[in-house]
Amino acid sequence: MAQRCYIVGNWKMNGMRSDLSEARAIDRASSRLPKVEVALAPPSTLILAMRDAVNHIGVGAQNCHAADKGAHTGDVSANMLREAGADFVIVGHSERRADHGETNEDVKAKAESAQAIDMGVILCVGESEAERDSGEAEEIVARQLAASLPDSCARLSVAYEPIWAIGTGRVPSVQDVGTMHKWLRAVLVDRYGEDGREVRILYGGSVKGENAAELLAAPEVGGALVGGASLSADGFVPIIVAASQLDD
Ligand SMILES: O=C[C@H](O)COP(=O)(O)O
Repeated sequence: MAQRCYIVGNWKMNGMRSDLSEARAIDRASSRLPKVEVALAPPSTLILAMRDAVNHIGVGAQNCHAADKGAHTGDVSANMLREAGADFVIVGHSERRADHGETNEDVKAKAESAQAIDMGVILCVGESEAERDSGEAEEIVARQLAASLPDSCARLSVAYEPIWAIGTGRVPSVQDVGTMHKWLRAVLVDRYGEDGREVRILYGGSVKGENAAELLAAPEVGGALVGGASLSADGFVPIIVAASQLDD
């Protein structure tokens, strides 16, 4: 059976309890658009409250530590996030790779710690502007993905997010998105065999209601990872609607 389009909102370091009204509105809209799988990843402080506030959408975390527990001040394990109500975790976002020096090996270990307790994983990869300008973005991102992949593709999604497109309003051409996603599909099939065809590859980077339909229709695009536009129902619901109108 074909998988549903997967639209995930990453709230990054945004969101207080008063913002749960947006999550509720997104949840209500999603209940009327069952063709689309929708999820939000709020800051960890809001996971429990958001889980209680919504009924139709997934709730996830934006990062986890690779260990189950231990002397890691300020960190949170996948187990803890699951107990708080997270069903999946985003790993390897470029902001974490940049702000916290996370390596491909770290990302792989985090993904495996979540999979070990049957949580979903969204593994992010993407090139910098200089890497795009070098003309070798596909080779670079394919290598990054190959080095970050967990041993199993259970409940795995990949998000392709060109760093230069995040929060900038700039997006790659639909053709460039399709070309990159085909490269990433090849990496997944090389690693996991036919199971690699079932891994959804999301596009992320300045997705809005206005450009969602064409980006989601590009080859091998199985959904979107959305930052800024996911913070409000007014921004996010049009993206979900666009996904619901894609041809089967
Ligand atoms: O995780 C989401 C991405 O970094 C995209 O963020 P953006 O939609 O604000 O460009």
